[in-house]
Amino acid sequence: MSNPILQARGLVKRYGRVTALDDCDFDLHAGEIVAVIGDNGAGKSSLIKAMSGAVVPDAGEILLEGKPVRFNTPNDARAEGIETVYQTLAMSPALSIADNMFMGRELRKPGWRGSVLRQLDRAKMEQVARDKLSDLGLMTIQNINQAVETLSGGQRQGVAVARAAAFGSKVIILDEPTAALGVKESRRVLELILDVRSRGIPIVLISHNMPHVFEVADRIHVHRLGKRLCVIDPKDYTMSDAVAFMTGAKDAPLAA
Ligand SMILES: Nc1ncnc2c1ncn2[C@@H]1O[C@H](COP(=O)(O)OP(=O)(O)OP(=O)(O)O)[C@@H](O)[C@H]1O
Repeated sequence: MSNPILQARGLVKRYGRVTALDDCDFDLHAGEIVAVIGDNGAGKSSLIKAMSGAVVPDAGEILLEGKPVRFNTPNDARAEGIETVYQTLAMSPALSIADNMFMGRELRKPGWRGSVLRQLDRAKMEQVARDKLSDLGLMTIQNINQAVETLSGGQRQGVAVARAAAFGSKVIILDEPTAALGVKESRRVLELILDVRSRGIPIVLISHNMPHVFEVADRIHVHRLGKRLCVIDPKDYTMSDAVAFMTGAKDAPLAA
């Protein structure tokens, strides 16, 4: 297998007396989708928050393309090309799709109008937003200036994934992207995830939905009691095996 793009080694995160991450490892390789599964409270969110800069681990290290990195804020991780889409989509409902896509990294007009007057380059932002959405087959959205609050749940998730794909040059982390969606909308988002992978961006997918995990993941990281219990290939195990490993009902397979 290729060298990992993103790795975590020995991560520890404590909240008071609770140990959310307990010497946790993680690996993501080029071109793959790794699903992270685990029981409630197993520490999955803590793991992705550490890798996306939303929490600072107490110990351990994170390596991006083999180099140790230290993220104190989500912006640090973004600056390195790691984009995270949280379940509670960080969007401003009243703003347009284009504005949401560029929130926090607006494009300015060239020359003094941008640098001195700080004028936004709306036309450019709209063009890039339109290109990104149509690249990902999301142009059922008619109008890029439509407010995000007028979109369906699946379309909003689509915009969030498109935003991540537009800026996440190295890794995209998706936290329960289908949790709030209906069957049809989930399907569209799963296709979008596969599409992003086919563009060469590896993905970390947290999900409680076993059929979705088994449908798209190349490997499954099973998280239990704050650490990686095992990594399985979905082709070799059933969904009930995976659930049995994550709940402790069955012993995890030994690492190859
Ligand atoms: N900010 C916090 N303050 C205190 N305890 C926390 C905090 N965040 C997480 N924890 C605790 O750390 C442990 C791991 O939580 P985490 O959210 O990482 O698990 P999870 O696997 O993502 O759970 P779920 O599937 O329910 O979202 C839990 O016991 C949780 O209560």
